Amino acid sequence: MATKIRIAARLRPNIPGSPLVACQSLRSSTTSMATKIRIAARLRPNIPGEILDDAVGVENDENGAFVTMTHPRDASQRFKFPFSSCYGPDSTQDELYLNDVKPLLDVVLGGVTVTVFAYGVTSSGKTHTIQGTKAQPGIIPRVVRDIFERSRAIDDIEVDISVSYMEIYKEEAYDLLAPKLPIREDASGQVFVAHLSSLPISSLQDFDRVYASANKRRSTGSTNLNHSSSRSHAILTLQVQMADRVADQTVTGKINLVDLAGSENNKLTGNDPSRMAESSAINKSLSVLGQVVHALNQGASRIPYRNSKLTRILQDALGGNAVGLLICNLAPGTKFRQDTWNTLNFASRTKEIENKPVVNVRDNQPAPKAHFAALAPQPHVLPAANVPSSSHNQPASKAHFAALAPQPHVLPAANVPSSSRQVGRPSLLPMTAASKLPGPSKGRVSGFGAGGSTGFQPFTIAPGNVQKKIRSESENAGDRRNSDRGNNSGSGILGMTEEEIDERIARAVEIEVARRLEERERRREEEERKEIEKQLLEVVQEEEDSHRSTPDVVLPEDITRPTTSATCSSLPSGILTPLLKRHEDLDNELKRRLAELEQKYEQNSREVQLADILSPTSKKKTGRAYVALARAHSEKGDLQVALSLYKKAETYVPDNMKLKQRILEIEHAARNNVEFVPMSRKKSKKKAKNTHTSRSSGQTPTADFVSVAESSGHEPDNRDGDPGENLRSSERSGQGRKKKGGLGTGSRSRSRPAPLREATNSPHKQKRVASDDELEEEETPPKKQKKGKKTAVDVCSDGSDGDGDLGWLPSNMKVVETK
Ligand SMILES: Nc1ncnc2c1ncn2[C@@H]1O[C@H](COP(=O)(O)OP(=O)(O)OP(=O)(O)O)[C@@H](O)[C@H]1O
Repeated sequence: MATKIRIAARLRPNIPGSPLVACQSLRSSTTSMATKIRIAARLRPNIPGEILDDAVGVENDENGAFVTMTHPRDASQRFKFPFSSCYGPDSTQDELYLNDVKPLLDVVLGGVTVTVFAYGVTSSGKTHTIQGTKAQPGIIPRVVRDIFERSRAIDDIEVDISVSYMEIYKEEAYDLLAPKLPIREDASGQVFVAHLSSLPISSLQDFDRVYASANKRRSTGSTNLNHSSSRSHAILTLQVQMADRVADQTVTGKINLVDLAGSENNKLTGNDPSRMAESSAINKSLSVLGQVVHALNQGASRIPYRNSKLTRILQDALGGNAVGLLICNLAPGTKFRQDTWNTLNFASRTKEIENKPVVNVRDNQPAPKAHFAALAPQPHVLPAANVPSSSHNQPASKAHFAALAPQPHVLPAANVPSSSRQVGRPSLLPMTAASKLPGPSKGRVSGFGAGGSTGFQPFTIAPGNVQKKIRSESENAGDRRNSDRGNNSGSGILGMTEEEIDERIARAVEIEVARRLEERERRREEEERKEIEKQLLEVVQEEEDSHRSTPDVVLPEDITRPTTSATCSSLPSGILTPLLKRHEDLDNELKRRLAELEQKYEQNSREVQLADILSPTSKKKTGRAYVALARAHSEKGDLQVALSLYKKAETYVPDNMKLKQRILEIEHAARNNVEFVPMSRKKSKKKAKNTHTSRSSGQTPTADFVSVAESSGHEPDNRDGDPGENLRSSERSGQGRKKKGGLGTGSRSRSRPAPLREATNSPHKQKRVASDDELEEEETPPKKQKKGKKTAVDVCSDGSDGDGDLGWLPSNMKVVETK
């Protein structure tokens, strides 16, 4: 029978030096008050060799703190992004630390996990901010110094501080503190690496020593943009365990300081093939980060945390139980303005994410006897940070204390890296490794708490069950051993040494733990599946109701219902617009996609969301099919249906900026009951008029920028984030847009012709003629890529392809009208 661990939460009294207000916020966090991620933006100064210009700036006034910048493709518009705090090029390490990071130490000492992550394009100053230099120490050394100082001031409480440090390099996690991790072998002969190290430290000097040698192991390399560029995401965790002997409780706070690798534009970095492979991994994980933020903002039922190690690890800080601070590092000047734009968009979206911090408290009661998990090598790498930590009387099965705690890890032999850089620094378990465990531990299993290293017990194990398993494991092993040795009694029980027995026990526990986690995960997925089904049916129902008057239209949603499959596999021709009719191949493609989709969905018995089943190419095609249908409806003036179809399309292509723009435009038109005219259509008309300007007149992008007159006097106050207002503003400003060179649309449209358009008879085959085609174009991969550049994916911070769409304007962003 399982016994549950009783967990009590207790808010400690204010400790000397910590303002009461912080404790108050802790109190509320334990009562499930959500806190939004705080965003601090920091613009670094110019570094030697960079051209000085003011494409990006910082403003701090009575209205708040803003980053201002010109639009990457339209220098006549200047935008303002409000954040919690903004630091200009002259800001000091001290300022940022005192303002934004130091106050969080109260939260850590209150038993909450805090995650601070530095985000930005390569060379924007992330490492400088997080780590700093000897002359200008960054956040890490300051946090360590102050934690020691503060902990010395706490009376009657025993404080233990420990550190762990890991990096994610090419989608593998490496322990930076342990040159040699123990390598073990399990029953099936699989080799695994146990225990990410967590070193106790007793002074700042102690830390410096450990940290300096660990940093030598961190992967860095030289690129055109940064002679010492981080090629990995580095996560340093400082854990503070405070044992209150009087109250018989231990509170554990933690701070994760994350130096992300920078998003990279391979055209600028001049990466060679090996750097490209790193770059590809970096960009991919940052792209998933963008998708996670997007999914959280959409309230999606499935957040793709599992799609990269990085997001898995940051899970707690993104919609989880930690308090989050995102430091958004910006590089100055026109050269980086596209990256800056993407970073600011990402940050604007991130600030909408809410976390529910919890205090990590446990009773110091002895653990139930049969619980071996704390000692066992745990089969999983990363903590399931979304599992709430302890709260009063919460069932132990839900207790999760370690967001980024040093976890014991296993690694199948096949995954032990063999390259020289990895010698002595084996990767921690890749996600898939769980499936290589023997027996019931196969399959997906969520991570869990810190286990042995902290003494926390993330869940209980039924003693009877476990003991039975342990006994049978031991007996089997003993039998095998006895027969091997010809009944030689050997040492210990059943011919095994004590060490071997311990190992057997640990393994059996591990298997049982994995089985239980798997079961829990299955139950969770089942619930999610039911919820999705319910939502889908509701959508179908709603749209059916709203379309009784237009019976000739068959919505693609109908494919979610098996009963309508026959109807959907062949679309009535009436649904297609004249445009689509002209392109028979598109029509057929659309039908084929819908049929395929339906088939796949039925095959999978609706076990997962449609978007989950499809390959990336299929997702794009499906998204396009929805866009085509949406367009048909929008042209008929049926905006609501068009809107819902565009939104459907968005689930398949969440990073498509033009699609987001279209949705905002239609929402705006529908809300204000005005005629919908796609902004891009207006733009393309304008463009046609202006083809003789800009480049032909010999202006460089910088010259364009310099010609801009900033007029902050015209700012519409739109800090509440009305996208319609943003659009109106940008539309108004867009009227006067000139065609820009550099990173702008012009260059992209030349390099990315939409293949669909090739079926037209238009004399302007390669030109951007139809606004709706742009949505498709966004989905179309570049036709030709230069050889050798295929491995790396240039992505933006928000997961888009970085073409500088004007379309998606982050909420809370101000548009400064110019001219
Ligand atoms: N606030 C600052 N003041 C002075 N110098 C800075 C500042 N921020 C960054 N730098 C300098 O800019 C250069 C790039 O900074 P850094 O290495 O921190 O960038 P990064 O974002 O970590 O890059 P990557 O992602 O490639 O690792 C370094 O030489 C650094 O010293």
